[in-house]
Amino acid sequence: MSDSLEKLYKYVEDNKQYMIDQLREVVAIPSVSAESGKRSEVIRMGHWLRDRLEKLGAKTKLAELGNQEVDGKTIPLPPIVLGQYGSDPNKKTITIYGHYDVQPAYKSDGWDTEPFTLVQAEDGRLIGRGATDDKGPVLGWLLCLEAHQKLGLDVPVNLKFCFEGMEESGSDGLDDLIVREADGWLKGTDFTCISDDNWLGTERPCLTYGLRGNNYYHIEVSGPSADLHSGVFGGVVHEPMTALISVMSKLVDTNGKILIPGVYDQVAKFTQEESKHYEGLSFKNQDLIDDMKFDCLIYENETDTLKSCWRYPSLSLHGIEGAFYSPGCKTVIPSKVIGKFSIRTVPDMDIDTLNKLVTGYVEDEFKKVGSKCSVTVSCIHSGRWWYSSPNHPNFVAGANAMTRVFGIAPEYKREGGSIPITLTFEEALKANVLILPMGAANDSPHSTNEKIDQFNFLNGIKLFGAYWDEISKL
Ligand SMILES: NCC(=O)N[C@@H](Cc1c[nH]cn1)C(=O)O
Ligand SMILES: [Zn+2]
Ligand SMILES: [Zn+2]
Repeated sequence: MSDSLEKLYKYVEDNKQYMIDQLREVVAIPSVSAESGKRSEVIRMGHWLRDRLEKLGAKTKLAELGNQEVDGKTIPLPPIVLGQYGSDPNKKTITIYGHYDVQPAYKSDGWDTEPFTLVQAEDGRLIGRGATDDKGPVLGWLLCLEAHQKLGLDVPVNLKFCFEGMEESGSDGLDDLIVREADGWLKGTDFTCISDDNWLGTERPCLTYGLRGNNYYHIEVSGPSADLHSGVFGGVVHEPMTALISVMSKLVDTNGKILIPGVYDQVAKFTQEESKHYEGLSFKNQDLIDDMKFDCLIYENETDTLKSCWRYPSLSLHGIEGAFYSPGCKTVIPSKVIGKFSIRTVPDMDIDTLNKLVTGYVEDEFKKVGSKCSVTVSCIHSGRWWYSSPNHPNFVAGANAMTRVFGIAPEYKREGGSIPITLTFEEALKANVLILPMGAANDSPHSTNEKIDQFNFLNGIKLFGAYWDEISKL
């Protein structure tokens, strides 16, 4: 191992409590992009990152993206935080992307502890919203840079940072910004790296070479001008909720099969070559069952589970706005309801074609219901799928770095989730993108009791340093 890396590894171990306390500080900022009332916190988090980058000697820019309309209110979009550290023409340049917004979280959702107060558990878990998705990794890059400086080590690459605050809510404005900055702030990028994902298991590190996309839809069904008394109007009127539930029940069956005709026609055929990618993986169905503490898996064997998650589309029903969901019994007929669902997309699905299929199908099914209520279907946001080759030098650098830090070569996986901006980075910067996960498979991103293990967080910081070193040798 090189002297510099040895020093870095020791520094991380010697300063682990400081690094965990830094994570505590960022988790404490409830930067939830999906809740308009928390927008100022998202912006505060963006400013925190900008200030931190400046303290580290990086040049920074806050790219403002204008406003957003939410529920009839105009609120500012959080800025993209751009940073640049080093501009040595003899060094390779890496653009690092991450997001500083998080999913909503309330203790009442079922958390064991306050979601925005980091808890350092005895078993090594660092529990808090954003710990793994994506504050731990974003902070990890900065801590790695800081460690180099404190140790007086040369940073062997030039770094560009691009941190957004709307990833969990459709990445508004980011596509345009990257295209705009491809010849500006992000010019000269040789490689892009994203650490916004988790390992396939809990023991072995992995690299990710594919992501699903996501199209998010609303079905709005409107009826009378105000909510109605079900004793007076029940059985007398066409109810918006009845029509909506009827339509939503026709989108997907209980085994996860999407019922919208034509959707599977766009999916790339499974090849013999591809089947090799499913061999020898550490994944076990039982890991998911343990994670969920419940067995509701559709497939009996591991390959079918992974194929379904990685290379086939899925449709999930998320909720109904306007529906009564509180405890107790309310006897009201809601006047307007909005059904929410999303479709995870895969190669070779096309967003516009999918939108046409979905809209046409929902409208046809709504007609069949024969309701006097009205319906509108809209695609609220969409992010493209991404599929890459794990043989690219960027992946080789990532694999070597993982082997050096963990003493074991990584496995290769695709991801059922989405990082909507990945393909845009690849196309606009004309540079390969590596997804370098930090957290373990059981971190529960988006769920209750989200955590990152101290082991993954600290070794992740070492990994980032090893990756810079590997890139510098290319
Ligand atoms: N860590 C990546 C992640 O959680 N991505 C989100 C992004 C998204 C897609 N549609 C809405 N948000 C995910 O849900 O996969
Ligand atoms: Zn994320
Ligand atoms: Zn997320």
